[in-house]
Amino acid sequence: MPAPSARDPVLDYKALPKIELHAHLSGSISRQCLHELWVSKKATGETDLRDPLVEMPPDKHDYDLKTFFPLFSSYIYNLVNDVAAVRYTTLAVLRDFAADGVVYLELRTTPRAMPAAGLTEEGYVQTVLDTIAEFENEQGEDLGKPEGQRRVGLKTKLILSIDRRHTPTQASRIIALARHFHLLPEAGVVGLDLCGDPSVPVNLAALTPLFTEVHSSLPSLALTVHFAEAQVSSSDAELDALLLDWKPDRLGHVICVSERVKGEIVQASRGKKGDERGVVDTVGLELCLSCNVHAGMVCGGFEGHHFGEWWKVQDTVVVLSTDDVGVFESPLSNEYALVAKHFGLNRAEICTLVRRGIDVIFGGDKEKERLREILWTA
Ligand SMILES: CNc1ncnc2c1ncn2[C@@H]1O[C@H](COP(=O)(O)O)[C@@H](O)[C@H]1O
Repeated sequence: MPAPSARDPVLDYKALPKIELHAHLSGSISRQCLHELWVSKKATGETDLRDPLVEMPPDKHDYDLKTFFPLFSSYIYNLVNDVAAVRYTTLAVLRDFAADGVVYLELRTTPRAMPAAGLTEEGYVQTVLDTIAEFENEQGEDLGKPEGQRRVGLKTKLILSIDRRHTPTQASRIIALARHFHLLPEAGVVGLDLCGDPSVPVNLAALTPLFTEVHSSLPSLALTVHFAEAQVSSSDAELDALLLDWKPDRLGHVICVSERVKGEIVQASRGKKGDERGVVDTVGLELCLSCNVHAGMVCGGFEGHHFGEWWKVQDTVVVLSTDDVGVFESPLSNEYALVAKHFGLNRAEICTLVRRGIDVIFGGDKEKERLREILWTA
C-alpha cells in the first residue's frame, strides 16, 4: 500500500507500519510499567525491591554485557513474579509496540516457572499467549470504528527462548513446550531461540542433537539464534555448529564474524532456496543498533554498525529490531530514523527495507499476505 503521505519526502517513522522480529518480552517492559507494578506491589506489601526508576534510572542506557544480564536475574524477574504481573507487563509491552506503529511482532520469552505463585513454565507460556489473545480482542473493537479512524492492528506471535545457562533437561522441556503450543490450532508459538549471556559457554554437544531433532521432526517450527554477539561466543566451533548444524532461519546480532563466516552466512542463505522446510527462503539478520551501540558491543558508534555492511547484501535480509526497548529506550520507529540518519537511506529504501522483512517472518503465508497489503511501498 502506498503511504498516505507518499509525496512527503520526510517519513513519519511512527506511522510507518513496521515488523519487529527480535524483542525479548522481559527486556521490552518500560520503566514506567515496571514502576506501576512496583507501586501496586509495594502498597500490598508484596515487594521490598527498590523502585524501578531508581534501579534503572531513566535515560541510563549504557548497560554493558556485564551489567545488563543481572538486571533480569536480580531484579526484573523478582518483580514480575506472578500471573497478574506477567499479564500486566505483557499487555503494556503489546500496547507500546502497537502505539509505535508495529503491525507484526514476534515476541520472544524464556519460559519461567514461578513456584511461589503456583505457575509452571507451561502456565507462563499460556499466560503470555492468553494476554496476546486478549490484546488482539481489545484491538478488534477498534475495527468497529468508522473507516479512516481505524488503526492497522498488531499481530503477535511467540518464540520460546532457551538460555545458554539452561541444562539439557531444561532445554528439552522448552523444546517440548514449543512443540506443544506450535501444534495447537492457533499455533501461537512459531519458533525457538537461543539467547542469554554470551560469556556463558553453550553446551553444544548436548544441545545440537536436540535442535537438529526438532528441526527435522517438526520443520514448521522455525529457529533463530543469538549469533556472534561477543568475541567470547564467536569461536569457529560455536559459529560453525550454530550455522551449519543447527541451520537456523534467522541470526540475531551477527557482530563478531570473520570474512569466512560472513561467506558461510551468504552460502547458508542461498542454500535455503531449495530447503524443503521452507519456513523462510533466505536467512534473516536481526540487527539491533541502539542496543549494540549503547552496550558497547560494536565500535565506531552508529556509523560503525555492521548494518552498513549488510543491508545491501541481496542474499540475506536485514530486519531492524529493538532487542530490549525497555532497557535501551529506543523504539523501532527510532531505529529506522537512525539508519536514515547514519546510513543515508531515503524514503524508498526505508520502505523496501521494511517490506523485505516479510520474507523472513515465522508467522506463515497468510500473515505474509496481510503484510504485503499493509506495508508501505513508497
Ligand atoms: C543484549 N542482548 C541480548 N543477548 C542475549 N540474550 C538477551 C539479550 N537481551 C535479552 N536477552 C535474554 O532475554 C531475557 C529477558 O527476556 P525474557 O525473560 O526471555 O522475556 C534475558 O534474561 C536474556 O536471557
